[in-house]
Amino acid sequence: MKGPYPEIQGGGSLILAWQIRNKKILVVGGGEVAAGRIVNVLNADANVTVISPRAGLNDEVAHRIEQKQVAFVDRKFEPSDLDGVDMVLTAVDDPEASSQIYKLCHEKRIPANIADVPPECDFYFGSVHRDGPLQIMVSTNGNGPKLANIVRRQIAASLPHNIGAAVQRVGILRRKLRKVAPAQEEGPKRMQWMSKVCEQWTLDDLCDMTEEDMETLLGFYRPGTVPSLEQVRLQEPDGAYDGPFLI
Ligand SMILES: C[C@@]1(CC(=O)O)c2cc3[nH]c(cc4nc(cc5[nH]c(cc(n2)[C@H]1CCC(=O)O)[C@@](C)(CC(=O)O)[C@@H]5CCC(=O)O)C(CC(=O)O)=C4CCC(=O)O)c(CCC(=O)O)c3CC(=O)O
Ligand SMILES: NC(=O)C1=CN([C@@H]2O[C@H](COP(=O)(O)OP(=O)(O)OC[C@H]3O[C@@H](n4cnc5c(N)ncnc54)[C@H](O)[C@@H]3O)[C@@H](O)[C@H]2O)C=CC1
Repeated sequence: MKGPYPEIQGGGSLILAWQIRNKKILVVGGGEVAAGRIVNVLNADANVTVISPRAGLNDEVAHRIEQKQVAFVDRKFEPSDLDGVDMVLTAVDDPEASSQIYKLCHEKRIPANIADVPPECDFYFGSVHRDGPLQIMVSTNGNGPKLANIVRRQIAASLPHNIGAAVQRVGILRRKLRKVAPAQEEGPKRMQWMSKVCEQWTLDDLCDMTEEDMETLLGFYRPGTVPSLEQVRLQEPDGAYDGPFLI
């Protein structure tokens, strides 16, 4: 197929879902902004160390330390803190310290977010809605962080209540499908069938889908058809089915 191709609109950010599970993340500072950063990276299963004099900790950060959700170093930042670190987030009320940390990270090619200094950020945070495995991030690319918050809440309010649960059930079904049809060459067929299930079933159907329903549904993968949830349940002898019977 020839064009039309998407028009390029420069000036944006590359929005990614960065995988930081078990990566070493250094948070410099222990105030309110640091507390927000810590929530973001812990939600992505990172291995987090906080550097700040204890006297500067806010209640939330002190709680994370007490609960051993993060490691803690009770002093100001020192350059050796960067050894072996994968990402740095600073949130300190000392612009000189911020600048020094940024320069060191830049030299060592460690990606960094320097709160309060957008030009010294390799990446910005955004306003994130989370519902189970579903995440939606809004960025205004530095123009209006509070507006990002307002847009994010508006989007969240317009979502179906069960969207996160539906995404979670689909994830289980997809992993089972990969076991039933693991071959590389099956990629196009697998993707087409999975797309059809997502299009033809309602979110409620996807949420209600039991493990037994999944096994039955996967029986339709070979012929490449997608039955309704009702049809799936009619095939199950011990019937999770409790709706009207249709032939
Ligand atoms: C560039 C960026 C770099 C980064 O921090 O990564 C940045 C920079 C700055 N923010 C400042 C101020 C505020 N930041 C917030 C809130 C958030 N800020 C976030 C991200 C970002 N902030 C990145 C751009 C993201 C984007 O543009 O979309 C959010 C989305 C995510 C998060 O921080 O986790 C989070 C909302 C999370 C949520 O609600 O879910 C509020 C509102 C509040 O606190 O309620 C205010 C006050 C009101 C206002 O200014 O809008 C100032 C000081 C300006 C000054 O001095 O006047 C600077 C520095 C500057 O602009 O120079
Ligand atoms: N998203 C953003 O970019 C935003 C940035 N800010 C800015 O971010 C900075 C931090 O804000 P808050 O958390 O509210 O400040 P805060 O005053 O509550 O916390 C500052 C923290 O930095 C620590 N600290 C200071 N010097 C340090 C050093 N050399 N090494 C290690 N820790 C050190 C202190 O102990 C304290 O825990 C401020 O400059 C603020 O203006 C504020 C709002 C939003």
